[in-house]
Amino acid sequence: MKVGFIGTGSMGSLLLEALIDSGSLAPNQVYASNRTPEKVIRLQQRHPGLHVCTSNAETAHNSDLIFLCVKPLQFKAILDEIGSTLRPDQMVISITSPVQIHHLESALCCKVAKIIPSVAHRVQSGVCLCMYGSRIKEEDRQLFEHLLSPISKPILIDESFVRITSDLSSCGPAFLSFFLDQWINAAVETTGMDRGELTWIAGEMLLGTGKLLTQGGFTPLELQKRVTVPGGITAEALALLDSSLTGVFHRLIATTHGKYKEDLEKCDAQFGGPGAD
Ligand SMILES: NC(=O)C1=CN([C@@H]2O[C@H](COP(=O)(O)OP(=O)(O)OC[C@H]3O[C@@H](n4cnc5c(N)ncnc54)[C@H](OP(=O)(O)O)[C@@H]3O)[C@@H](O)[C@H]2O)C=CC1
Ligand SMILES: O=C(O)[C@@H]1CCC=N1
Repeated sequence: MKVGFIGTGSMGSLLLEALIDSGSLAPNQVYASNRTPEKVIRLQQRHPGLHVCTSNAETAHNSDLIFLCVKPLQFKAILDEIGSTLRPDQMVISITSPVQIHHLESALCCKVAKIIPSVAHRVQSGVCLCMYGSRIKEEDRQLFEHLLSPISKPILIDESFVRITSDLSSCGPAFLSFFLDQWINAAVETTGMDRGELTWIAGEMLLGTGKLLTQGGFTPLELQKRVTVPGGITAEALALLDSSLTGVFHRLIATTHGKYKEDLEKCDAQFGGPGAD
């Protein structure tokens, strides 16, 4: 199987390198292009054998699967660029939430899918949200998920829930890191303790908490109860968090969904969908 990457920025390069490092792909199976070519050349230097393509059409022409790893409003131009080189047996995969499966199917003759990956895939972790277009057959799906499985847990989701699920799986690492960063900053300022050591302690805590939720049979509420000694320290701090963060998660969801809606309307306009003039 030959796999193309159009856009090798943060997520494109992460996916590409995670798939190579996990053994899921050999470098010579990979074709990649990027607006700024130096980024692909650097990847080739790290992974000899990787094919640097000088145009997106060249990446598309040479690949069975093509990951589109660019920002939502850059999709339409790239689809226009590669559309005429694509064949019906190829598969194009979007990695961004606002571009809809119907946008891709309306613009391309090939099979289409949409995934929302996570930065956690760099360490063979995290859920990869998968959505498939109408031209994808069961065997295509199995082959595709076989490719992703060494770096992630692929799960099928309904496209209508893409935003809320990717808030957790894909934005989540940033949100939790924000929380930890603020916490560690306060700890350093208050105590003068070494930031690196505090960060390591926090990371191990996060890893263990994740394992308790995924393997240990705990719900988040049960975990809180298990840690909270009645009348103890955790209870006091949880009460502070509860009163300080009232409504924040509803506002967070309103914010991510608001930005998604804005980008979706722009994509609809570009693709001639419901939002088009
Ligand atoms: N970061 C994350 O954790 C996640 C990101 N995503 C999605 O991934 C997508 C990319 O995000 P991210 O990687 O973070 O963004 P980046 O800005 O890091 O990467 C985008 C890349 O696309 C390249 N590019 C832009 N236009 C073209 C073009 N016409 N042809 C070829 N390459 C082009 C850019 O090139 P140049 O070097 O010139 O800027 C850049 O390298 C987004 O849609 C985002 O929603 C999804 C899940 C998680
Ligand atoms: O910040 C973003 O737009 C992307 C979407 C999911 C994670 N990062």
